[in-house]
Amino acid sequence: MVRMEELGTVLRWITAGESHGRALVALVEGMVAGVEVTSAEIAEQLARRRLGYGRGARMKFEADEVTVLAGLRHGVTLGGPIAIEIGNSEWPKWEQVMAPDPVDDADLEASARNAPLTRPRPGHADFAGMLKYGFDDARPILERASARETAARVAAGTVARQFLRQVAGIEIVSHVISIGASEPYEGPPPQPADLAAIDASPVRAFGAAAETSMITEIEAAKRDGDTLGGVVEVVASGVPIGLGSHVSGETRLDARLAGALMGIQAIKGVEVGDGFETARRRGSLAHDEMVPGPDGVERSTNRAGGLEGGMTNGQSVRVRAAMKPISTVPRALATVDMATGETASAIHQRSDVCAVPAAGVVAETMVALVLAQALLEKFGGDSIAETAANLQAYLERIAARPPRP
Ligand SMILES: Cc1cc2nc3c(=O)[nH]c(=O)nc-3n(C[C@H](O)[C@H](O)[C@H](O)COP(=O)(O)O)c2cc1C
Ligand SMILES: C=C(O[C@@H]1CC(C(=O)O)=C[C@@H](OP(=O)(O)O)[C@H]1O)C(=O)O
Repeated sequence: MVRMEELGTVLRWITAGESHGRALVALVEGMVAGVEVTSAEIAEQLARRRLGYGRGARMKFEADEVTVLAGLRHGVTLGGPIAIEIGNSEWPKWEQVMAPDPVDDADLEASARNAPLTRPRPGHADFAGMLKYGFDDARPILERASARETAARVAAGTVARQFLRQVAGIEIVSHVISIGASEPYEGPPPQPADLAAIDASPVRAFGAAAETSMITEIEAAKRDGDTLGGVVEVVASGVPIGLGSHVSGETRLDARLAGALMGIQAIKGVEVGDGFETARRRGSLAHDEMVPGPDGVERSTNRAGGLEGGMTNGQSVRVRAAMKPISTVPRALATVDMATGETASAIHQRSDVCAVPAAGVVAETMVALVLAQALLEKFGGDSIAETAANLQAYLERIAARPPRP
């Protein structure tokens, strides 16, 4: 059991970096030794995050350049902090505008990129950030608010994914349920083996009907100079019973997953299992009844999304996240120019029409990090072999219950 003050401290991660800075950096502290992970695997996950019909031009001309700075040796974690750098191939164009050290005013004035951004976008961090942090220009705010930061999270999450797979056989997949007003996907959740097919879909849909409807929505929004949000679902299979705890609000794993998902830029709603739909049902049709089976308790439904009492219950963990439409709307929204106080059109140079498929990959990442944190809190260890042995002993203990009739 982890004490309240230790919650979230056993495995920690942090990112640094600006959207057009030299590099993003991810730091992961508390990962056990002996987890196999390579730069190529990190790059593979980063490439998945760049996919998706509806993303802007930037996804094509900009490249993520992965360098593991610390914490790995010969493809294996050492037990110390892991530092991963994601260099930005566009840095030479931004070297003056985003220079950490003072630069010549003349150099800056010559750069169109440095023109102050004074027309905050409704829905973005610009307005509140400028006032709160004391800037007349939105640049210092949007550079950090930008979801480019999620590349660093995905890098950190790759370590967590590899750990979960190697220690417990946990696999995490996501798919897009709907984009804008598209016909939502209805059907069984994907299995780990479906991930390749989902990634091959331009909208990361699981099923052709859902895909067609989503693409139609994106094309219409693009034509109208508009943007879209949508809903993604993450499914983690192979999760042992008992991660998280009912003992307090902070230890409940559903709360921690929701917090992590809401921490993704533009995520405005989270559902656990059937979520809001469950609220419309009667109790007799809302829960997952239990029957005795050869391997213990069995259930024929997973409406709860694998979480009861803030603990994993042995079913797949299933969560959904709702993303709002991109706020840099090409058909620019009304705003106030912070330099003059006059009515203006919000900043718009370019932007994604829809980034829901990418948000799904980021949501997988956040689920991986939270599950890895909860698993390490419960089973501890300095090496993956030790964590695996602790997990195995626990699984053997609980396997005897209930007694088989
Ligand atoms: C993968 C991804 C890509 C995004 N791309 C854009 C974009 O191109 N333009 C934009 O205005 N917002 C984009 N966003 C959303 C903004 O980062 C987000 O709306 C902003 O930081 C304000 O935070 P909030 O929406 O959580 O309030 C993206 C978000 C994600 C997760
Ligand atoms: C660069 C990424 O996403 C960016 C996230 C983002 C935002 O406001 O969140 C705005 C866009 O950047 P820009 O306004 O410079 O075109 C996206 O391209 C990325 O995901 O790697």
